[in-house]
Amino acid sequence: MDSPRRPFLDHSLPLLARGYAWLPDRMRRTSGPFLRTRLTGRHAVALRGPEAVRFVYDEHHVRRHGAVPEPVRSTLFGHGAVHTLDGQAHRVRKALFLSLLTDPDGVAELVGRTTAAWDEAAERWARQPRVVLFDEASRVIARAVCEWTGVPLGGSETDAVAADLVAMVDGFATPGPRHWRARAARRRREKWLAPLVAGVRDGSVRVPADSAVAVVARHRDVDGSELDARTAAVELLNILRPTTAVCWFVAFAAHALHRWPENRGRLLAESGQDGGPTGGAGNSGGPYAEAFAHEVRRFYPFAPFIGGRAVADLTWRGEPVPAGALVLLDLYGQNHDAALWEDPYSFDPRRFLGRTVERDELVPQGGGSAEVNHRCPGEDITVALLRALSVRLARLEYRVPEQDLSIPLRRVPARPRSGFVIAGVRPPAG
Ligand code: HEM
Repeated sequence: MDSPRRPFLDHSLPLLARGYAWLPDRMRRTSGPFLRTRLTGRHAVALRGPEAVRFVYDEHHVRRHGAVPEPVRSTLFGHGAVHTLDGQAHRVRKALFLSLLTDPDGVAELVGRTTAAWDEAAERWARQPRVVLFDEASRVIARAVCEWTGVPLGGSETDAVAADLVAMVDGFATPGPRHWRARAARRRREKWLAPLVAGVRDGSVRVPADSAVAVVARHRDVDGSELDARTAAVELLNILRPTTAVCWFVAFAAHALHRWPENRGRLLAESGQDGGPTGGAGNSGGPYAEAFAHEVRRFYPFAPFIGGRAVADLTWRGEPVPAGALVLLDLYGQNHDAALWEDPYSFDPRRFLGRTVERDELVPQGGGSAEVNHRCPGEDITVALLRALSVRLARLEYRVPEQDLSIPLRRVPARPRSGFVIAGVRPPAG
């Protein structure tokens, strides 16, 4: 293992070249769940496991300020976003998200709007020779989440907005054209939303008082001030963009149903579509749909790791972590760690049946507490959408024509190369 005192090689290029496999592969060659390396010229350490989650999410150890690279702020998160705040400033901004994203009635309403948009789209898919599921799911979800947040969206705008929201995610971790598309998409959408916030504030635009647009426009930060219109746009995009990104998981869910078709039968049995008992599971499925959603989030590659900066000279299990070092939590590696998951590279939702998922074990959307730490506040929404859309997918009749379904781990974020093409769609009767 590299010593903290010995100079060691910068691994930014191998990381870009190897994507999701880089960190788990390098960790496999170390004696414990710890790796010392150098990234973008900085001393960096990477950890994983529930104990590591608690270490990394402790603000006495690791903070976010100055840790998020400019290319990520200018594409994925936005400048001044909640992701980049610490301490009380973070807590106050985070409360805004939690109030909007974790209310069960609100989540159910978003699911209802999304499944209605899906059913309408499925009628159209039936008239087309083939459709790319990833693209279609992004449009369905973008339309629903814009309606839900109170962002006015003309019918003809949906495709362009969905494409921009996807582009911001797709291009955050790569140099080249995908990255420039992501930057342009962010600039365009901040310019689109900032005047909407200004209009809600001066009364020239009317939106429901409890909509996300209105709540963000009214929000006061820790110093008592309103968000400037651009930061408000950034935070609205921090709802629209990741919700639309659930299309990644929808494409992965379709991939899983295709590769392991027994899952389709189990989802249908539970939702009452095979003539079996529903057990009250209905449209969003029951325990199996929930387990399936968790397994899709665990198994497939999406967020590779999160990171911050060590605020002091620290020690992790005897390993020195110097102040200022980049501290990474290996999310993808932890979700495939044989110490936590039996047979981690097999897709088996049953691993989640009849057991409680510990807070810091399953970490596709970060660890720790959503209230206090940076853990994703959109997990309820992600799981609820994924459950409902997986049941919808299981009920839909379609063919999977010849195509490239490989999911290269070099590409961050990964996705099936073809986008998952389906043909001969027949929506379920009734
Ligand atoms: C599509 C699936 C999603 C994935 C894979 C995902 C993943 C993540 C991850 C890894 C983090 C960072 C955790 C950390 O820094 O410690 C995060 C934070 C965040 N996510 Fe998600 N997320 C998803 C969906 C959502 C949804 C649906 C929303 C909102 C509707 C959302 C809103 C946010 C926000 C606002 C943060 C920043 C939280 C903070 O800094 O305190 N995400 N997400």
